[in-house]
Amino acid sequence: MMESSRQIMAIGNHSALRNTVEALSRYDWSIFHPGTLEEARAILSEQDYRVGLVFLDEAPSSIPLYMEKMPDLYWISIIENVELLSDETRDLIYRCCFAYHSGSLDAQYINTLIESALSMAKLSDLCEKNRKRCQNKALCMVGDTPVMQHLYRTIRKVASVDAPVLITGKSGTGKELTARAIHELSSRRQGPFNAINCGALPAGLIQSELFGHEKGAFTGANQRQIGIIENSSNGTLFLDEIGDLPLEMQVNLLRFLERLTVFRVGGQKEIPVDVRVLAATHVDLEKAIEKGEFREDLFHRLNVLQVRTPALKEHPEDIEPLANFFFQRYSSDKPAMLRGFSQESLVVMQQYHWPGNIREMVNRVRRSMIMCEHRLISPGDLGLERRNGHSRDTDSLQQARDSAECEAIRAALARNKYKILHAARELGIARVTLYRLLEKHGIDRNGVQDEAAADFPSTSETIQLT
Ligand SMILES: Nc1ncnc2c1ncn2[C@@H]1O[C@H](COP(=O)(O)OP(=O)(O)OP(=O)(O)O)[C@@H](O)[C@H]1O
Repeated sequence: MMESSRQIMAIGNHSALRNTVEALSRYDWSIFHPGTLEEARAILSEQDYRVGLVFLDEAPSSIPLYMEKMPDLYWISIIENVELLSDETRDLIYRCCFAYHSGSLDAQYINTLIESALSMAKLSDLCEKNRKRCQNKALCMVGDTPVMQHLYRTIRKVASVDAPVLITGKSGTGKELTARAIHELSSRRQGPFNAINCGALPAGLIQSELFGHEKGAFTGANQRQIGIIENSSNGTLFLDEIGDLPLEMQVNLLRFLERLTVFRVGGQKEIPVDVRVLAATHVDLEKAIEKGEFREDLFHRLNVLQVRTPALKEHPEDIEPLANFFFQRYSSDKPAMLRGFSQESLVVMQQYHWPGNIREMVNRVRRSMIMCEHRLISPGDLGLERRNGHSRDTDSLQQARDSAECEAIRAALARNKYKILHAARELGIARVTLYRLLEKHGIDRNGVQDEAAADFPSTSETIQLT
């Protein structure tokens, strides 16, 4: 019996295509020849076709439509030499086809092309399957280097107990992902996982956000609100950027950690809550203690167990697998013709210092997949071309860094129509960090739009470029 994947869709009515189909009959293919696009799509939704054969003659307008509407097929076009003179046809082949054959009929060669298209399709299915498996796994982290293996072992160890954990690491290194993994591997996995960014909460709201409030506790408290600590009952609470928690709130948090009870604002009742607390910081809390900005007693309460997420430059061998992982993750948004990264961009990514770590990579890969107009992503698409150039050999390293930083910020602001949050996301940094950098580089803030001024950013927007 024939494997379902050895089915080929043939599009077009030209005699050359019919001859090709006939010549291929000595190979083990089942070739389906639909009459309309609707028929082709109906059969595709039911059966496993991965390779399409198309004859491009004077490019009847429906044929590009077939190819573009069925981007999951690996198209091989058969074409007369003369048709290759047409810009439109060349462009169509370049955008949509896995391969093409021109000239006289060569069934053996076309058979080889079909076999390799099928191998590529199988490879892509495998990667997709692997991606899904990874997404379903509790430890949805990419990286196989010794530093990452060490991180996974630590995560497993701390997940098996119920004590607080302090997760340290530079911005964008996967602290929140680590916290989620600890929760998913712990006995609390059936309970909620709630994350809150302590640095993003407006000062007047922190107490109520964390502990909740009773109706009438303050002006505007029209009804009772349960705080995030209570809402995390039987689960895990992740306090991101704990170093940014105001001192007075640190006292309340400490009291909660010691007694495992909360008082809602305006409430009299002490409410017991069973929550595991994980906290993260990208700043050195011991230095913050020395400066009187962080309570030492709270630090010791939180720092029972410690996990450190490594900076991306500590595990450069993971750069390529990570880039491919994000390419797969966002592949539903990509243009049909896009196949992956050029060799040069893989090299440039290896050399780049990734100040915003993995979050920066997510942003660069995602943006490049939208902007790329070719089959392979180039260093320019990743915004990494000029950063690695040597055009500034008269500058000191610091000057070169500063000027590249300033240039990248100006360009990101311009690309994002001066919307601060969008520009910050693209740069892989937090909004507050971007404001700091605007000041540092003397970039005019007039005209910058702060679309998040009214509300506060979610935890996934908390990145510092330090
Ligand atoms: N090992 C990894 N494998 C796959 N994706 C990762 C990995 N580490 C981080 N990421 C992804 O990188 C992005 C940033 O990760 P995360 O938010 O966990 O970092 P963070 O250290 O908490 O950042 P911040 O300090 O800004 O809060 C997320 O999209 C996350 O899914």
